[in-house]
Parts: sequence; C-alpha cells; structure tokens
Amino acid sequence: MVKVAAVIPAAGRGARMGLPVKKQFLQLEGIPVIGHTLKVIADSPVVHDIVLVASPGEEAYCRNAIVERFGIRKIAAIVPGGSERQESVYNGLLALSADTDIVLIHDGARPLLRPEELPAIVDAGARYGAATLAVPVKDTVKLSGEDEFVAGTLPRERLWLTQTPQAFRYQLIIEAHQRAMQGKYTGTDDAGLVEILGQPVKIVAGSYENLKITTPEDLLVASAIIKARRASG
Ligand SMILES: Nc1ccn([C@@H]2O[C@H](COP(=O)(O)OP(=O)(O)OP(=O)(O)O)[C@@H](O)[C@H]2O)c(=O)n1
Ligand SMILES: C[C@](O)(CO)[C@H](O)COP(=O)(O)O
Repeated sequence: MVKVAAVIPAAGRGARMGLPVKKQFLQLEGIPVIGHTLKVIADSPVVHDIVLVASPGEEAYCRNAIVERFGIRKIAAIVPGGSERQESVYNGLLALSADTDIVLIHDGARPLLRPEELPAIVDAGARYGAATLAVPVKDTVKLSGEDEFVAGTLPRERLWLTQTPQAFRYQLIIEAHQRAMQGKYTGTDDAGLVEILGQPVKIVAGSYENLKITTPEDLLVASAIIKARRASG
C-alpha cells in the first residue's frame, strides 16, 4: 500500500482579507473555511493521515471547534506553524510518520478542491516525484519594467496558475525544505523548492473552482460555487 499523508497549513494571518477573524475560520455557507478544506481531504479514500498546522496557541481551538465539532477523521497531529507558510509546512512535514510514501500539501485556505482531483495528483506525485495542480492562465499576461511600462508579453500557452494540492515523494520534499532552510531561501509554493533542486514537477490540470480565499471577493465567489454544488446535488 502507498501511504499518503496530507499537510494542511492553516497558520496564516489572512492579512489581505483585512478582517478581524482569520480567513480560515470565517463561515462559508455554514462551515468554517478550514472545515470545508479538511473534510474534502479526510473523506478521500486516497489519503490516510492528515497533519493540520495551526497558529501557535490555536491548536486546541482547531481540535475542539473544527476537528471534533465537524467530525473530521484521520487527523494524526495538530502542530504549531511558523511566521511564513514555508516554515509552517516544514513543521507539518516533521510531524509525518516515517513510513509516509507520498505527501500532499494543501492550503487550508482552498476549501473548494474537488475530491475527484485527489487521485490524479497523488498518482502524478508517485510517478514523477513531484506534481502540482494548476490551471491555464486565461488573460494575456504582461511583464513590466520597474517603471510599470510593459516590457513584454508572456507566451500564454505556457503559463499556468499554480494551485494546491501539490504531491511529492516524502524524501524529496523533506530534502527540498531542508535545502531551503540551509540556503536561507523561500518559495511561495513547495513545488518551487523542488524546482530549485533541478527535479521535475509534473503539472496536472485542475479546476478554476479550486480558488484560494485571499481577498474578500473570493468569499463571494466561493459561496456561489458551494450553493451551485448543493443545488446540483
Ligand atoms: N505563516 C503561515 C502563512 C500561511 N499559512 C497558510 O498557507 C496557506 C496559503 O497562504 P496565504 O493564502 O498567503 O495565507 P495568509 O498568509 O494567511 O494570507 P496573507 O498573506 O493575506 O496574510 C493558508 O492556508 C495559510 O493559513 C501558514 O500555515 N502559515
Ligand atoms: C501555494 C500557493 O497556493 C500556490 O498558488 C500559493 O503560492 C500560496 O499562497 P501565497 O498567497 O503566495 O502566500
């Protein structure tokens, strides 16, 4: 059996939401954002264990008000995060059991992942070593100079918006994070750390619905998607 464990970073401040309540705890159609995220991962037969990364001091709240309140299964540990996403993910990786084969890393702030996308990303991670969900860019993307004049137009047919989950062989993602710590560099996603090692990262086409709750209008879109899903059964 291939053992798959998920690390869910949910220790961010949600500064770009600009609200007093952290975005992972905001209600989204009756369930907190992080509740939606954990449920889709926990309900998937391809995932065996989950490590939830919470802000230091919020571990008990996450256990009581999220995990137990919503009956989330497969939680192996709730660990404290760090000041940056990368540090939070690394803390989560350290809590995985050593018999883990594949690590899925999925933002706590992406509550709309479709369950059917999980087997494909896990399979790609196992086959290629590293894989990320992503969607093709829809707009034309300009590169600017420092003066905010256009310096060029990027080739849209090769541009992807990177999402999570990202899937990795256990040893590879541990090494990628440890090398980043030693080299004192950060990436905005975990696949980026693997890229720096010169290892391939497979792109798996995902869904535009798998948005990250980042700014207030994302909540409106997320609510509409959940309502539409419920209406269609
Ligand atoms: N120190 C951090 C920062 C981020 N995250 C998590 O990483 C995911 C993606 O990060 P992002 O959307 O940037 O969240 P925040 O850092 O909370 O947002 P902001 O940058 O607006 O403060 C989120 O689930 C967030 O909780 C984390 O676990 N620890
Ligand atoms: C990992 C990620 O979700 C990929 O899109 C993203 O890079 C993390 O979020 P942030 O907003 O860049 O911190």
